[in-house]
Amino acid sequence: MGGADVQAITIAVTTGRDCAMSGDYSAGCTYYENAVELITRYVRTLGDPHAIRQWSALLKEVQDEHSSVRQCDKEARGMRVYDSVARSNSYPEMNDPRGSAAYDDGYRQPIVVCHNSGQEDPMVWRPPTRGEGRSGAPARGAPPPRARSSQDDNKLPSWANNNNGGGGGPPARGNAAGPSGRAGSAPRRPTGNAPAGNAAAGGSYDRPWRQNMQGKQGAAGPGGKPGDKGSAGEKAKKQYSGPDQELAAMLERDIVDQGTSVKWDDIAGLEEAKRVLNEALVLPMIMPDFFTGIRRPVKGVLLFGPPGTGKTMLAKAAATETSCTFFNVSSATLASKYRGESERMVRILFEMARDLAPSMIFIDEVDSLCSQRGTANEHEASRRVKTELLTQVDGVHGSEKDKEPGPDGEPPAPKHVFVLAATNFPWDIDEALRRRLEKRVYIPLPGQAQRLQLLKINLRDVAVAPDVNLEAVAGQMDGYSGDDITNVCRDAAMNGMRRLVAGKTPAEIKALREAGMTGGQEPITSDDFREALRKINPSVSKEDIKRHEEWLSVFGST
Ligand SMILES: Nc1ncnc2c1ncn2[C@@H]1O[C@H](COP(=O)(O)OP(=O)(O)OP(=O)(O)O)[C@@H](O)[C@H]1O
Repeated sequence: MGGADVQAITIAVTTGRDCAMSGDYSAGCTYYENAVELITRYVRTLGDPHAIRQWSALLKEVQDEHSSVRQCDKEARGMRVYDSVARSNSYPEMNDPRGSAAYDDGYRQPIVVCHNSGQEDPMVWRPPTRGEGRSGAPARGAPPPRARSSQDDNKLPSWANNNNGGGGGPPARGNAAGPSGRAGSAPRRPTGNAPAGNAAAGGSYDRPWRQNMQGKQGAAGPGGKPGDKGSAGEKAKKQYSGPDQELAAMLERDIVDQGTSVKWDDIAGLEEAKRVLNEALVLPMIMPDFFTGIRRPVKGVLLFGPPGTGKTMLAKAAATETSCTFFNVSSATLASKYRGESERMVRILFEMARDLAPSMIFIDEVDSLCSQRGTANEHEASRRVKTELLTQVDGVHGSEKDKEPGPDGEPPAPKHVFVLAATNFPWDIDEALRRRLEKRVYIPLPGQAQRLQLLKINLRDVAVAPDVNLEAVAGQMDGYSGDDITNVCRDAAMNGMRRLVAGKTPAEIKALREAGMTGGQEPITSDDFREALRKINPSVSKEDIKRHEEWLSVFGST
């Protein structure tokens, strides 16, 4: 899953913390559980002992937080039951879901509903107590949130604490750094002018929504300062002004990726996929008048293929190249089990995308959100989300009333919203969605030429010994995915340092460092590659490839 893993972890951890901070412990627990599972899975894929140690420490921290939040949840539940029973006896009007603003949880459902009745649907959790928490107020009847205090903040990894988007994130797979690694790989939090709390409080928020991802407009995105001269600027600032401001603020925080800087050139090979995306997304934005009628742009594209082959990178590069608003949606974010919440999120997501067009909605692991309908174990809530998604994809090109006037009197241009989905399991996707994703592009394992290109991309910042024959190394990596190749390069690049510190005590290593000796300067040798290849095997099975190729021959469409 590569970068997608880290991104999903970041989303799960930050959302878990946000929920806990807003007193919504039950939802917080769910996200924490998800985070623990994702980190555990991710650690298993790591080869570098240092990274494993760092991620394991993070795992422990998240587990500890989870256990605190679970405790709060337990206590809050007990208090709510007491509270609701007391209210039903003393203040019957409070149980009128239409009557009491004080009791309004945003869903017009009295909290007592299923909790005490023993009829709670195990598949559908109670709705969150929205509106109570973003301003920092604890949930009604709940003990004060314990999950994160400013003191705790100091103990958390910098990427997790950074609410302002400018700082680092957990590393993309393939980076040598650990959890506190290089900035730029995590979903960015915008450095907009208003914190999420403003939106929650009912005000609209004002953010540099549509900014040039490459900073051509001096983007006031991650790292930039709002208000900088030449920044996104008044003209480029867009704000979503539709309903559900709070949910929109949450989506914006978790989903809108304003910091991607991947370019086509960073991606080895995949020329066909680049062509399709160019035709489906880039050209219609440059020459909208041509893409009308029978030549209307496609509604969506599906990228499918084994894991770690560059699907997420393609999405990011397409967003960079078009400077569109990039909604980077993980199914985990949308797959809320609150009754009605997922549907609403999908609806608001598309509404925001139309409002902030041109936009691209990238749905990673779309199979988990939109698997085949009508199966025996399909849940009603999940079916409704799929239906909503299909309806929204149908309407991405909007109607006449959605057309916005162009700048300086240009004729109105359609609000361009493009859906890009990715999956490692295309055969699981609902067929109605498959039909709507008109182009279905196979992202295969790299061939010899691409592997060589990938090696060169990965090694462009490190020295390689002159005796290393990269073509031969690429030849030895038949069956490796792009992600595997990145891992091999990273491991080979670590070997110089490993040799340097082998058998030395921490004090001796410190002394070496102080003497200015680092293993990182040594060029990577053939032996380093041999060693790395011995340790790292391909992650994709032949059966998986075969299955993808079969699906391609039946449903592929470029
Ligand atoms: N074609 C490529 N060019 C450059 N780097 C690549 C390519 N394919 C994979 N990589 C490397 O693999 C990593 C993972 O890629 P990416 O997340 O895009 O894969 P994915 O197909 O989306 O995986 P998943 O299906 O598991 O989400 C990237 O960060 C990059 O280092």
